[in-house]
Amino acid sequence: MLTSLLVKSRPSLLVGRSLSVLFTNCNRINRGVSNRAYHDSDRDQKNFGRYQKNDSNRRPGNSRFNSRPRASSRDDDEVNFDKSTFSKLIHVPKEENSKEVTLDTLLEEGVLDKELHKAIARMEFPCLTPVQQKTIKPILSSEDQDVIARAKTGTGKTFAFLIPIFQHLINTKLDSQYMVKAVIVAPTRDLALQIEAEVKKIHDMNYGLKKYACVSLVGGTDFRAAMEKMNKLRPNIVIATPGRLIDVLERYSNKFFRFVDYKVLDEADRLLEIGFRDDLETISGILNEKNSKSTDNIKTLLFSATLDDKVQKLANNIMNKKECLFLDTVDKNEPEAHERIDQSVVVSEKFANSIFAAVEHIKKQITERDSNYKAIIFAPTVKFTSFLCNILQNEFKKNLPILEFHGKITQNKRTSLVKRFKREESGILVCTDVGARGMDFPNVHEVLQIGVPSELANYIHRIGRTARSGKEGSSVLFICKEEMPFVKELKDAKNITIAKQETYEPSEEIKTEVLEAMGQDTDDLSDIIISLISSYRSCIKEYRFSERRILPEIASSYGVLLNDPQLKIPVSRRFLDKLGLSRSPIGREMFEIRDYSGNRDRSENFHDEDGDADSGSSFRSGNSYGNRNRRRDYDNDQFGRGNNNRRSFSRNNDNSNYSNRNNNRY
Ligand SMILES: Nc1ncnc2c1ncn2[C@@H]1O[C@H](COP(=O)(O)OP(=O)(O)OP(=O)(O)O)[C@@H](O)[C@H]1O
Repeated sequence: MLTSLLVKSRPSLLVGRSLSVLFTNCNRINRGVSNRAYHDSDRDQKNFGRYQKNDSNRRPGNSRFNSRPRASSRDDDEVNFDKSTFSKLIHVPKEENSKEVTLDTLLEEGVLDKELHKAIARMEFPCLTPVQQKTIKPILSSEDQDVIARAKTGTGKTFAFLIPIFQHLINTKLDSQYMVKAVIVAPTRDLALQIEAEVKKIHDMNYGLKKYACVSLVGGTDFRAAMEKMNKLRPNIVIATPGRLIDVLERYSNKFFRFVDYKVLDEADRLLEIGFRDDLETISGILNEKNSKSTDNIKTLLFSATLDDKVQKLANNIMNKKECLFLDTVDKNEPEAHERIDQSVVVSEKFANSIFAAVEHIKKQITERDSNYKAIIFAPTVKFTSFLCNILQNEFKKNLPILEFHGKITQNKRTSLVKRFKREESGILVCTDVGARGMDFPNVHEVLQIGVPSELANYIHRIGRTARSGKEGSSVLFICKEEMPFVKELKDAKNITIAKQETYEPSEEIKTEVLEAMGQDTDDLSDIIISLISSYRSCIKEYRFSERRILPEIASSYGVLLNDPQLKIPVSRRFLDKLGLSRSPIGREMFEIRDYSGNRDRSENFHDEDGDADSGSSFRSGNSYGNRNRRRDYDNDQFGRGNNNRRSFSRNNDNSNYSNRNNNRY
């Protein structure tokens, strides 16, 4: 039988290939830990300084950009928090019996222009969603207030900020016609491009609104082409990912960005996390400095499904106004997860069994549903996503399309597969957390998850890819018993109870079937499992896992998937040393030491994939990587290099310097 042949030949096959992979992955594991607690980037502080120095338009002494102290440490708990900042927050809670706001009432009250009313009415939504009802008017009317808005996934937050932005453009159409007046920032390229498509929907509903042009500035696309578009269209709206936006701002802020009135952070809690927050502060600083009216002219709008009033302290450095309205459509004690999602969890003894459980589940869905089956399945790392996709393709591609989606796929391909999956009635999207937030794929029946997400809030965002726009949906989380603390953490920190729980034990038949479906991917198995170990190592604290139990459990997947539970991941002693595990019982439990002396050169001074030399010490100290390796856009930002090389970009190292934690996971 194929499986047993593979099993017998596997260790020897793996040894040669594994060495390079393992040395690479040694760095990954190291980084996995340290990047969770990293500090301000030296490089960014230099950029920040450079901007100040070169900026001829800088108005000394009047700027939040210059005057705000930058926190030296970026742990969430350690944010510099001036108590007075909270006093400016005005919480407007969810009201049960509030008067309905309709497009017509907004027109009658003079809030909306008739051309914009016409465009939105043509979309034929039955009514405005609660967040749209609650935000449109205050965003437009409150001169001296920033706005935070919280609403559950799939409830139309995008139009909740696009409608007032269009209205503002109409209101100010005679001023600075060819300048950017609204900047929308999103954490992933795909989300930025999706928001751009939503703007185009408004254009298409009323051609008269096309004069309010929009350009997206996202990594992985041709920089020069984007700037040509900026010159040609002279847009009023720019939608961007942080890294690319900073690049553009550093060179063209005077030309396009002196008249910005609004900036929007979609998925604001994500953009205000470590890894993005500095970028957002830099963006905000440049926009404020360049603003022709005043350095506090720009109104900031923060939108997300997962926000609390603490976000305001994180956003304090980028909010300009004296007051901040927190427009809430979720009750204080209500879980942020959408109530229409039927959630369940399937618990296995072994981590690897979750793969068998998911395959069995999909099989059942395909056979039991007489109509289409459209699902998204999330996985913890890029390599595991590819591995899983391969299994699912071998199992199900004759039934329905199986699409692979993560940050290592070229942007062109990503864009076309997003378009395709939006259109498909049936299919499975296999993805990392790059697809967790904001992506609007219509009519997804189910969200499946193998293992835990990259951050707790992403559980809510992942499952929120179903039950959107008034539809029903369900979600299944496949985990092993060592991952159960995650479920408790969801309850404790997010008030989410997964009511349906079942246990799972695979049959010999399904095991054999899946192991055969793995096909050639078994060659990469050690690499894949090490990527998982790295990913889990980085979230031990956040999810209250037991390191002693969770890591060996993940490592044991190697043996389970090779159908020999005794097999351990083969590594060199040097590799284990670098992990700081050569004397640890966990190390011995997870790995088998092999002699790789023939490849000594390679291990003497190895570099990881991203070109950073690894001292090998950070695994133990857990704090030495963040500074240099923070990345800008958490998906794979590449700055369209093929066409950009004529001049050296200040940030053209971004692609090689991003954090390995995110590199692995998105
Ligand atoms: N008033 C409305 N009525 C019904 N559907 C709407 C309405 N407004 C927007 N939609 C649709 O709802 C879907 C979800 O909208 P959107 O992507 O803006 O949700 P979201 O709240 O931003 O979700 P997420 O939190 O996942 O980002 C989209 O397909 C959008 O066209």
